[in-house]
Amino acid sequence: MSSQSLHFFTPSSTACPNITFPKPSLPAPNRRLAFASSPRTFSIRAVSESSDPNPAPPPVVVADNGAGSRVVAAADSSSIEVDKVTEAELKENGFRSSRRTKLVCTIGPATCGSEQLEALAVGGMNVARINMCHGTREWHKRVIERVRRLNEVKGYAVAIMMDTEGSEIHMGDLGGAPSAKAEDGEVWTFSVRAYDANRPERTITVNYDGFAEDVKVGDELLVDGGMVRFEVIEKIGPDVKCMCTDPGLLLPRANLTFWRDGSLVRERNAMLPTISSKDWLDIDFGIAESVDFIAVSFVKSAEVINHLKSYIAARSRDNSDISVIAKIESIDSLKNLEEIIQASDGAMVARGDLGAQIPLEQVPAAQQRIVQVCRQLNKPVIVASQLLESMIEYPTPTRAEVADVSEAVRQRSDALMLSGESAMGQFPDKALTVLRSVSVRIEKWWRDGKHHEAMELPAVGSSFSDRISEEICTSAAKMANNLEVDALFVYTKTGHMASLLSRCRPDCPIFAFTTSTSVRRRLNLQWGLIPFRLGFSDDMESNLNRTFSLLKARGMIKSGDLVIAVSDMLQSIQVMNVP
Ligand SMILES: Nc1ncnc2c1ncn2[C@@H]1O[C@H](COP(=O)(O)OP(=O)(O)OP(=O)(O)O)[C@@H](O)[C@H]1O
Ligand SMILES: CC(=O)C(=O)O
Ligand SMILES: [K+]
Ligand SMILES: [Mg+2]
Repeated sequence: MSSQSLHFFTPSSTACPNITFPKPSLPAPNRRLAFASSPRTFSIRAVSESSDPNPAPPPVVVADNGAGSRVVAAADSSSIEVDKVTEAELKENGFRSSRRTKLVCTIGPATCGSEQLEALAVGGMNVARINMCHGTREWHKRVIERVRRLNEVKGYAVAIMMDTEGSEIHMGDLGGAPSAKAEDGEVWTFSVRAYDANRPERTITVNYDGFAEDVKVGDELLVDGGMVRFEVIEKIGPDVKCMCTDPGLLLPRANLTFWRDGSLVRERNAMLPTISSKDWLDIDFGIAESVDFIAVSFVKSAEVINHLKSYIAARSRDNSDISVIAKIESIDSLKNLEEIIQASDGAMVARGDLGAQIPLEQVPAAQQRIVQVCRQLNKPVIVASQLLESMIEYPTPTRAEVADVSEAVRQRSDALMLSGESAMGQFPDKALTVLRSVSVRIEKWWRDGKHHEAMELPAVGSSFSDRISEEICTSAAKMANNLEVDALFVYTKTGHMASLLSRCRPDCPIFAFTTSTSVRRRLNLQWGLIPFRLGFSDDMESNLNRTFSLLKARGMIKSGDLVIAVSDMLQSIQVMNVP
């Protein structure tokens, strides 16, 4: 017989009279009352037969001083921490209308100052992304410091994502110019030579030494997936002469691909390592700065993810685990999609480069597939690039952009990302507002219309205990929808149970209580989760009572709210009204 079984606990005499449950016919020793003192409480638990019948010690409030050491403090209303912006949003709009889709903003020259960062935090930025393709490490370090300071001083909970450069072929900078215009019929030189100050006009440097050998006369050269196109007309040593066939704006360090007879050419550059030597230095920098996420560009296989994860595990300080996000932006990453996502802690649909590697009309189907695989494997997924591209220059989005954002929200991706719109655009705050309002609107439409999808969520855990957690979360989410509860509560040390609830995309928000600051920040990326930091014990009754009083004191919940609580210590489901 297995060591764990699902127990129906007898409702207390004060349990909700409107809900009747089958009388359990379990042997007497396993029957326990769940919260005889709290009204309208009912609990279903999977209890280990060897579980300790003695009550757990009272809860301890733990404060994390950020450097990994822990301080025990007295319980007061400040001993629960939640993002200030989410708190205000909950109080203002109520549980139902709080936003479920998370927002990532790329930080660049337009948004690197403290005031601009704070405006983004107030506007709903959950994660700040720094792109190591651009800027110096010192520049990025200052951005990280500013975000951390805002979190500490102003009570935000913005997580940091570092995105690697990767070693795909790209142009160098433009000798300091912000952009350069290529006109139809002009001949430009692409060269692997290193120029000092005297770079000839219409000359672009290329980062990949084998460039001139790999390309052939007649190849089509695409800048940024086709924003500008050239045809290779002549090769002279390290210089490749190209004629512009589709004019446009060249941006510093833009990605380059070349095509022959309608297909992407993968020559020796296919052998370039996913993580270059410069990337490893950036990763060391990210570990030293304790970033929350490292997004790996141009992932080709699960191997590189596994390698990076063990590298991080060996080097990072305990207590500050870093999540590894696989960027899906190449043909190889689509080929090995399932195993890459399985190995990663999350994925990004990096549509910018993906659209340069596969025909554009295939990108929407790829996005749909990546989002679906991520949700099935319980990994957070970010939809990125060109969501609101026109807002780099204009204060309102196009109708088509709004439709695109809506589609990503409708697919229930965990997060949406701004790139140039927030990094160097003229209207970063307005772009964020568009993402926020479209998300809230589409989520509401989906809930009100009861558009519950029939996505199959396969078992992801391997152990029996993990399977129980999954079943509990799936059932709790379903109960939450059917009973129209106000919120799901989850007490989770690692965040795993919270992500399992998030995966079900329930109608109500999920309050995720966790003891560690870094887990709390990482949960920021996941759909529908409102992460709180709170010290708690294995005694659920006391955890709940304390949480209720702390949240009531802050005006975040009120008597009578209906809540379903689950926990990864006790593997239980409890339904109750806030006393
Ligand atoms: N730290 C930075 N410093 C200067 N410009 C930046 C910075 N970060 C982003 N940008 C600008 O914003 C644009 C969009 O940012 P984004 O992060 O999407 O980069 P990208 O070059 O398109 O590459 P990737 O494929 O890695 O996303 C960049 O092309 C660049 O012009
Ligand atoms: C985000 C990114 O790297 C891309 O879209 O290519
Ligand atoms: K990058
Ligand atoms: Mg990219």
